[in-house]
Amino acid sequence: MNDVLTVHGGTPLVGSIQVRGAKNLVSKAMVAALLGDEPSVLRNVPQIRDVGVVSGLLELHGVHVEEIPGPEGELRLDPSNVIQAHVADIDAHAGSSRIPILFCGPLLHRLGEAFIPDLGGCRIGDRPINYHMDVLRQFGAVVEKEPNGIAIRAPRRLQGTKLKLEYPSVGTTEQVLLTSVLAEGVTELTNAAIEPEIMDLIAVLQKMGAIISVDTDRAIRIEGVDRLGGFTHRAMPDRIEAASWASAALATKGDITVLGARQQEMMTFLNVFRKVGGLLDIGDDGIRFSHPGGELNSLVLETDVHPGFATDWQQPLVVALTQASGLSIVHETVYENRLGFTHALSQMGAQIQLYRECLGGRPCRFGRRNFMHSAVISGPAKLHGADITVPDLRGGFSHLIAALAAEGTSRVRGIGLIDRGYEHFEQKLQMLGANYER
Ligand SMILES: CC(=O)N[C@H]1[C@@H](OP(=O)(O)OP(=O)(O)OC[C@H]2O[C@@H](n3ccc(=O)[nH]c3=O)[C@H](O)[C@@H]2O)O[C@H](CO)[C@@H](O)[C@@H]1O
Ligand SMILES: C=C(OP(=O)(O)O)C(=O)O
Repeated sequence: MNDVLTVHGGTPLVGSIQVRGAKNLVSKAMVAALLGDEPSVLRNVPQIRDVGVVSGLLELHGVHVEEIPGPEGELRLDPSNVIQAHVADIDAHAGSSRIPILFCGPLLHRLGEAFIPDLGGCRIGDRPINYHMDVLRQFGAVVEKEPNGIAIRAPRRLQGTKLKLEYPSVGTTEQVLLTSVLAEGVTELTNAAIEPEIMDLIAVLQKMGAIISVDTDRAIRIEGVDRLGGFTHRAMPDRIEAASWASAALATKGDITVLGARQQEMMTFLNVFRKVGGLLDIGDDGIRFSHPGGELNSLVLETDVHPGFATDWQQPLVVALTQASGLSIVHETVYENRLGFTHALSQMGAQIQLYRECLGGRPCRFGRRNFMHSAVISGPAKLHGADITVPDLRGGFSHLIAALAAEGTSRVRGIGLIDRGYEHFEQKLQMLGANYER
C-alpha cells in the first residue's frame, strides 16, 4: 500500500472545506442503537475508518447497518436480530479502536454476556480500562480476564448504583450512560465528564426513551427504564477536526473556512485561537479561521476536561505555536504521553523542549511520575522538510500541517492512520491548494 505522502511545503492553505459529524459521538451513537428494540437513523455520519470498525462490530452482533447514499450521510441501524457473535470474529477487531469497550452495557442487557477484545486507539498514554471494569462490577456484572480479551457476564438484570469517578473519564462516563439506561433503578454518577459529545449521546438516549438529568456539579442521574426504542439524530459537528484545520490555517499563514463548525462547542478553542493572534469570522454555516499577516503571540496553555482546552486540540495547535513569537508553554494534563509527536517537529527545525514538571499552571496527576508532559516552544522557528512517520491520529495530522508549513519537501509515512478520524482529508488538502503527491 502506498501510505506515504510527499508534501512540498510553503504554500498557505486557503479555501473552504466541510466538517461532518464528530468521530467521538458518531461511534457511541451507533453503539447506543444496540440498546433499542426498533431501528435508528443517524445523520451527518462522516466516511472515516472508525465508523467502518463500529459498523463491522455491530454487524457481527446481527445489527443490520445500511448506509443510505447521498449528501445526508445517513446510517440506518436495525438491532431487531441481535445475536451472540463468535469470539474469534470479534477478536479480528482487536487493536482497531477503543469502541469495543462500550459494547459491554448494551450486550449485557440484550444477551447477558459480552466479550471485549484487546483495544486499539491512539497510543498517547497507557490508557487502562480499570474505571470501566470497576463501574461494570458495581452494576452487578462479573468480569473475567481471558488470554485475548475480557469476558463479562450479567447473571441477572444489572442494578442502578451510586458511582464516583476518580478522574472524569469520557469513556467511563459513556460506559455508565450506556449501561445505566436499562438497569433496574436509579444510577447517580459524580465527577462525570461532560464533553459536548457526551451531551449529544445523552440527547440520543433521551430520544430512545431514557431519563437522564445532568446537574450543575458534574453529577449525572439516570433513572433506568424497561425498554428503549430507536432514535433519529443528526450528529454534532466534529469540533476536533474543525480546530485541526484552524491550526493548519495559522501554521501555514492561510485562510480556511470550516463549513459545519459550530461556535458553541468550540468556545474555549476560539478564545485561544484569538489570543494567539488568529482572525475569526463566526457565521451560521461555519467559521473562518485566518492568519493575521503579522506576528503570532506565544501563550501558556493547559489541556483539561471540558470545558477546558481539549487534549485532542493540543497537537495541531502546537504546530501553530512553533510560528508564534516568544516562549509558549503547553501542559498536557489528560494523557501522560501526548507530546512525543514533537520530536518530529524538532527534527524539522522547531525549538521544543519537553519537561517532566507541571509547567505553567496547577500541578496535575502526572507531575511526580516522570512523564514528559510539559513543552516549552520557542518561536518563530523556520521549519524545513523531513522524513517523518505518523505516530497517532492527531499527531499525524500535526506532522502533515508542519510539512505543509515547512520549506522544502517532506515525506510523511503511515498517512493511512489519519483516515481514522479525518474524512477525505486528501481531497480537502487539494481543495485548500496544498502541494503534495501520494
Ligand atoms: C473515542 C473517543 O471518544 N476518544 C476520546 C475519549 O477517549 P477516552 O474515553 O479513552 O478517554 P478518557 O477520558 O477515558 O481518558 C482520560 C484519562 O483517563 C485515564 N483512564 C481512563 C479510563 C480508565 O479506565 N482508566 C484511566 O486511567 C486515561 O488513561 C486518560 O489519562 O476522550 C479523550 C479525552 O477527551 C479524547 O482524547 C479521545 O479522543
Ligand atoms: C485520542 C483520540 O481518539 P481515540 O480515543 O479514538 O484513540 C483522538 O481522537 O484524538
